[in-house]
Amino acid sequence: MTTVEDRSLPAVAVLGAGSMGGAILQGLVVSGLPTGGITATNRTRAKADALAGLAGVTSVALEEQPSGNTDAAGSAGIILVGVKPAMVPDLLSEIRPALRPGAVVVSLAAGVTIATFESVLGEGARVLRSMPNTPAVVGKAVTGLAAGAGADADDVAMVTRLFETVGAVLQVPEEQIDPLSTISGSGPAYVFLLVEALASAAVGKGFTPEQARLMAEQTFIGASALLDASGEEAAELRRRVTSPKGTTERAVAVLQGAHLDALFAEATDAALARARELAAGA
Ligand SMILES: NC(=O)C1=CN([C@@H]2O[C@H](COP(=O)(O)OP(=O)(O)OC[C@H]3O[C@@H](n4cnc5c(N)ncnc54)[C@H](OP(=O)(O)O)[C@@H]3O)[C@@H](O)[C@H]2O)C=CC1
Ligand SMILES: O=C(O)[C@@H]1CCC=N1
Repeated sequence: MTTVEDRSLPAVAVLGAGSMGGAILQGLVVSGLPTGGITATNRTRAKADALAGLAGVTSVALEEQPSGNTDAAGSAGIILVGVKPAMVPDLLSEIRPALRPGAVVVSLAAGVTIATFESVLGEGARVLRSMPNTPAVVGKAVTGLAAGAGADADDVAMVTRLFETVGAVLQVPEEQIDPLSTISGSGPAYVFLLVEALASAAVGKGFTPEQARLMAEQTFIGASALLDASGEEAAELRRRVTSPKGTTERAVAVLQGAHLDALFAEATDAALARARELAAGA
């Protein structure tokens, strides 16, 4: 039988707890999974203050405590690297001398390869690459996870456990992390863009911005909840809205005529191209 102790995590450091690192932090805290302590670092006091109220979290502002990253990394069993991709190598160089033997370093960064992590941390470093998304805040993330050669099965199980506190986890080979990022990593932005566009269409039909926002947002929230609760595929739920010879049919025909699938293929290809630029340090 699995006990609470079996599922607990060691001390966790989130270095760069902004939109993404902060989302994981919040989800982890809400999950109640026991840890050996959680420390978050950011450069500014304003960012640190935003997380300071989270139960059990020590939130450090590097502008006041310049050794915050090395202090946190040196006492952690799991280190989440949540800074912007271009900042990753400098951060790794900074924390390398402080890392405890056996510490597991987990990237959140788009594009940056495990090879880049190993080139700074040394061969044999326990590295995993993750690609979560911001619904982690409400425990509804999708996280892609790929392990480097230095990470063993226990490391992978431990990091999987961490990300399962904030949603679903998909283990993939590293070469699929960037493609996955173009779907689920960036995906929440596509959904929010569609909400904005639907609200804008409502304003165009004479509704107030408040009415438009309510209609568009609640339609997405309701449809997502239905998708979740029904267990049906999206195509079947769409069919149930689309009465033969009815109004929805006309609207869907317009959207399909605009080749929405090709547009998403093009958009995700553009995201993938950018991930490759980031991998090259651009
Ligand atoms: N946003 C998303 O949906 C997703 C992001 N990611 C990845 O997550 C990473 C962060 O992105 P995101 O959260 O959007 O960016 P943010 O800018 O919101 O977060 C980055 C944070 O890092 C802090 N920071 C900067 N320098 C340091 C440093 N030297 N040490 C510690 N903290 C530092 C910043 O603090 P301050 O502002 O005080 O300077 C900031 O809060 C990126 O690598 C991105 O690719 C991955 C999946 C999804
Ligand atoms: O836009 C970005 O680069 C990050 C990675 C996926 C989502 N946000």
